[in-house]
Amino acid sequence: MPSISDIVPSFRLDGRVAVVTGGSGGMAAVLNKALLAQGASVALVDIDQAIVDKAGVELTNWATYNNVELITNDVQKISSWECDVTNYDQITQVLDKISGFHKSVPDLLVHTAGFCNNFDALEYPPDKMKSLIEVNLLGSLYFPQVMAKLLVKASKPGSFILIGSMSGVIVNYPQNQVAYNASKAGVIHAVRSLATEWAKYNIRVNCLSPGYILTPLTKKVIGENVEIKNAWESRIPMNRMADPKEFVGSILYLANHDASSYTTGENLVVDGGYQCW
Ligand SMILES: NC(=O)c1ccc[n+]([C@@H]2O[C@H](COP(=O)([O-])OP(=O)(O)OC[C@H]3O[C@@H](n4cnc5c(N)ncnc54)[C@H](O)[C@@H]3O)[C@@H](O)[C@H]2O)c1
Ligand SMILES: OC[C@@H](O)C(O)[C@H](O)CO
Repeated sequence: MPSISDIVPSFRLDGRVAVVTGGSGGMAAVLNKALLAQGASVALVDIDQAIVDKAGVELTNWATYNNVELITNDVQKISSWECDVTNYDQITQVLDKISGFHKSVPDLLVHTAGFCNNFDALEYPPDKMKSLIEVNLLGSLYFPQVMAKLLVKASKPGSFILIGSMSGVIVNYPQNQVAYNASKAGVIHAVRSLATEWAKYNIRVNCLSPGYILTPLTKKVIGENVEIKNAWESRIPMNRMADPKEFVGSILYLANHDASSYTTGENLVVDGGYQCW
């Protein structure tokens, strides 16, 4: 007779080492806490050391307040690192350092690094298109590639979650952002390719595609213009933007090897119903 734990996954992440890129961003601020609380060690990676250190301190303070374990087997469970996800050498170096610091090859990637800019397609400055595609799309190829190489060498399974967007499957209104939308469509399809190539190494690769979340990224788009927020919400069946904590369940599902043992190459769209209209 199967036991309860044979059937119902616990969603715990004990012994896992998670790397969260964009580690000082708005989504990450909540996801970091959830991963740590579920037992994972968490390495925060972002483009600026001082800012990512600040995120690390905030995570440590939160964990202390909530009695979440900060050291396991004499190894610190939180670390913070500067790395530009468009720089292959930096990625290689930082993942080596993370493996050394946490005494284990990282096996869970939550890749949130990304940004948006808004221009009409006729006027879009080419250099701005290029830098956006480099961060959002090439970063989403470089980072998983280097991490997968380490896992394959260590014969260790992994789960990678790349953050796409509903903008990879719909076109937003009213703000124009062709490069962002194209980059996210690219991420969603790259995930399918990576999943097929790396299934034989027990590395599952999935995409989580959020709708509008209130974070620094969307605050920049809205600016002083509350009409943009109203226009967005009027097109969301649930009639509101998301809170970052509403993505924790999806992340834990895709991260946990029991819960999503047969899920790879998937694009999980969590958008309050935006796609339905
Ligand atoms: N906020 C939303 O409505 C929304 C919706 C769908 C998808 N997303 C996606 O979710 C992810 C996280 O977004 P967020 O809302 O938390 O945004 P955010 O701006 O709060 O965080 C993004 C983080 O990525 C980091 N980053 C940017 N370029 C980098 C680089 N070259 N190297 C390393 N780090 C870099 C930034 O410093 C920042 O900390 C992004 O990929 C975004 O496109 C956001
Ligand atoms: O589509 C939702 C997000 O990707 C993002 O908030 C938006 O596209 C930014 O304009």
